[in-house]
Amino acid sequence: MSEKRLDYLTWDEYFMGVACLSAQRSKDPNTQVGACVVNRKKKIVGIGYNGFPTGCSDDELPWAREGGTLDTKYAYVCHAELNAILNSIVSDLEGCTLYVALFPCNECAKIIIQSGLKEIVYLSDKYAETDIVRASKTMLEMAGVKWRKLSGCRESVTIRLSEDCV
Ligand SMILES: Nc1ccn([C@H]2C[C@H](O)[C@@H](COP(=O)(O)O)O2)c(=O)n1
Ligand SMILES: [Zn+2]
Repeated sequence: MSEKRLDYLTWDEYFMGVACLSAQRSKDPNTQVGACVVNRKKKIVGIGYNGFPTGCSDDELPWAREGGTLDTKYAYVCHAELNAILNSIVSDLEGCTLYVALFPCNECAKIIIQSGLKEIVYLSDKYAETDIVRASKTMLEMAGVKWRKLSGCRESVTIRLSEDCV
């Protein structure tokens, strides 16, 4: 048999798969988010996941969701989108697409817009009813950044890490 394989990943599945693999690095006990920035030539130029800033201990800062401002993760965590953009290997992200597991918040929307990204592809919009996401969509729409939910693709991708994986 020397026919071309037909069940290879689509571009969308590939880039979202990379974003989701990156999410597995997150220490957040409740929501792990990964993001992947892709340029017009379909090259990955940045990857990130949600976590505390470099040098800020995962074991000392809080992972709680509730409590005073200083006692929850929200005051400290860097979102996956921020990290993917900051981790970018190129300085100009004009026209790039962001693949991200969870729809961006308002703060990330600002960064996405200012970085020149043109499209967001996401899996979940579980916080759609919050003002944070409403504000995000207002700004993204005004700035001409498109978004689409990834659909019609395979539900899962298996990655094997054993010697006989090839
Ligand atoms: N688009 C987003 C939204 C959220 N995050 C991060 C921020 C937190 O670490 C976590 C959300 O936690 P939850 O409130 O669901 O317990 O996800 C992000 O990286 N990107
Ligand atoms: Zn955010």
